[in-house]
Amino acid sequence: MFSLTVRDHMMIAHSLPHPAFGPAQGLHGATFVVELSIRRAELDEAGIVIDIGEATGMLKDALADLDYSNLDDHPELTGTLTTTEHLARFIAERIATRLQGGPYAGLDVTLREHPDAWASYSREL
Ligand SMILES: Nc1nc2c(c(=O)[nH]1)N=C([C@H](O)[C@H](O)COP(=O)(O)OP(=O)(O)OP(=O)(O)O)CN2
Repeated sequence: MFSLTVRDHMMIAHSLPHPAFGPAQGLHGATFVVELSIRRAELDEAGIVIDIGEATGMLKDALADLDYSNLDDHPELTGTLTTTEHLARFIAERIATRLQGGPYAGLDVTLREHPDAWASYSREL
């Protein structure tokens, strides 16, 4: 299995109103580094999984309305605790809708909350 990975980042505000969290229950900011990996069993005739520019554009599109926003106000995230894990799945599902029906086997989205902590969501296509 081959994979191709691209990276971007987003600056967001959000709160995590659950007793599992401490100060993060209140509104605070975070910058997430977001990585997208696209998997494919066989390369195309150009010898690639997907063009890097195309993958970078897909990731940028998926982050566009999240970047510089307050996720507490995002209509598609109402009622969702916007943990790193949930955000990884949310972004992955957005990109999956664009990749479905193509030659790809799956994708993985990883959000790095800081250099020592990250969460991922993986799904098949
Ligand atoms: N599995 C996850 N754990 C935590 C997440 C997450 O998204 N997934 N997020 C946070 C907070 O966003 C932040 O990193 C820390 O918030 P804080 O209020 O300080 O949370 P804690 O009190 O639980 O802090 P500790 O890191 O446990 O000291 C936290 N965890």
